Amino acid sequence: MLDTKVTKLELKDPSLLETRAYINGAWVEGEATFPVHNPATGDLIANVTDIDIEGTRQTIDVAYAAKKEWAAQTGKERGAILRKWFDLMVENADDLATILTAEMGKPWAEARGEILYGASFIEWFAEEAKRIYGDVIPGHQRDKRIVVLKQPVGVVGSITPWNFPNAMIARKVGPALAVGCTFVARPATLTPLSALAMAVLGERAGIPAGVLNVIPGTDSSGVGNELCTNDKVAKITFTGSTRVGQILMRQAAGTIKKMSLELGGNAPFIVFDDADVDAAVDGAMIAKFRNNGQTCVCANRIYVQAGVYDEFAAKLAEKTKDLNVGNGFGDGITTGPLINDAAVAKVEEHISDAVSKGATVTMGGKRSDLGGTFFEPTVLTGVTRDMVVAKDETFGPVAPLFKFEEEDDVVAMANDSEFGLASYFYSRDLARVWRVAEALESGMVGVNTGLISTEVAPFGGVKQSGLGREGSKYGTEDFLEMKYLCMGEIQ
Ligand SMILES: NC(=O)C1=CN([C@@H]2O[C@H](COP(=O)(O)OP(=O)(O)OC[C@H]3O[C@@H](n4cnc5c(N)ncnc54)[C@H](OP(=O)(O)O)[C@@H]3O)[C@@H](O)[C@H]2O)C=CC1
Ligand SMILES: O=C(O)[C@H](O)CS(=O)(=O)O
Repeated sequence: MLDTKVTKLELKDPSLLETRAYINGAWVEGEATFPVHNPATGDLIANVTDIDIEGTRQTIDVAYAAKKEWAAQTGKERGAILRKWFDLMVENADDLATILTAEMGKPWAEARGEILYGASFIEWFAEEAKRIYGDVIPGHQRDKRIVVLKQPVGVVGSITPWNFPNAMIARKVGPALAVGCTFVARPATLTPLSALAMAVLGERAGIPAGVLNVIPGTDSSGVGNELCTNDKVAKITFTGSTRVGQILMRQAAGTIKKMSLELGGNAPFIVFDDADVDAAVDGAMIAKFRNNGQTCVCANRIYVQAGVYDEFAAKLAEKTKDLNVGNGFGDGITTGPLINDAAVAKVEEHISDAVSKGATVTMGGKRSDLGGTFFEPTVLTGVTRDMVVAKDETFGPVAPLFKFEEEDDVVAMANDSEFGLASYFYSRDLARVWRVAEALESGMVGVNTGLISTEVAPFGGVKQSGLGREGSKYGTEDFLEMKYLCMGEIQ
């Protein structure tokens, strides 16, 4: 493994590196712990308390006990606490970024960007907390009056992935707490430290005991099953693979839980003849290589119209030379390690399959000389629909270029997937922009941009990419129940 660069994290506030579980406003140290390693070096960062099924059950109980008083607070009161939490996240962004880079590997600047992105959801829902409006409906009879109330669903169980260990929790806990729900967060085993640091700041912001709980651990399936089957949990919110999302849906069916699922993707990225090719190359660099290709909205299939294919392919390969692979704490590093050996194996499998079926590697194509799980940013040309990269999400730094002739054909190819999270295309023909944007089967479409994620818009997918939306003015809906009062005898 690589030489040791990060063994003890240099933090302005070392108390943010918390290794205990946060349950009912207390820091709980269990007998069982599990190691968290730095994927860039293999260094042990910390040993973290391992909460099991029984601990999860107890945590659900305290979240259930806390929900009535938290829901009774006004939106303004809850919003003020969330606003304070946002302020503390921003003030401590450097330390939160250091913890995130250490446990997940992304370059420090990108990690700090994630911290601010995650914080933006807390800020947004601090404001939305005051705007949970109901409705007044004209009575259907002279003596009737009808009022619609919006009320918090109750206890929310949250399961999140390793690739955005701060923002994926923030995107859920923000709306949940804003509307008056209580929250049990189970972060990924690989990256619990960011979630625990968020809880340190949440406690300082004044979140009451039992409202926010963070239960790190290794028994993902056992804890997940408890969250899904415990009838004190009203809702499950999950971000991760479609495979696990399907497991959770089946488990939650027994108690008809509400489900928010942000699942897998396989985003098409289309470049038409009339596009600004240089802009399209810049967009593809972001859409493909952000977070080392480890995002659910990464461009997984790049379709380029025949007239600009060679120009685009050459310019993209040239641009990838600007990517600087290395330890995320290094100066000027743009691309960190892949999360683990399994991720490297999947990338290698996708490349070897494509090459065996006729694709050409024009850039990268193999593990980095740095060793470990570092991998060279890769561009493939001559990619065809029979290759694995056309069907499966690579979740790594591989840009497969497909050539196409006609608009109808590329839209059909783009839609030929069980996934429908994000799509991207570049065109300067306004009529084409509307035709293609309306025809693409995805929850989000980037038009002449490769970066679409923001707290102000409703993030989510269609088909097997998930259920529900996160962020935006729509983001509270999934944490609310609607109830109407029909009042009679109003003479
Ligand atoms: N739509 C979106 O916004 C996003 C989608 N994804 C998708 O997730 C995948 C990559 O992330 P990855 O972490 O590998 O995804 P996984 O689905 O494997 O894991 C996601 C989370 O689910 C937990 N988990 C795993 N198995 C179970 C189970 N049986 N019951 C309950 N929880 C379980 C994991 O815990 P543990 O880590 O402890 O095993 C982790 O916390 C890709 O497919 C990507 O597209 C990722 C991020 C965002
Ligand atoms: O892939 C993910 O985990 C995130 O949803 C990506 S994004 O929100 O930063 O686009």
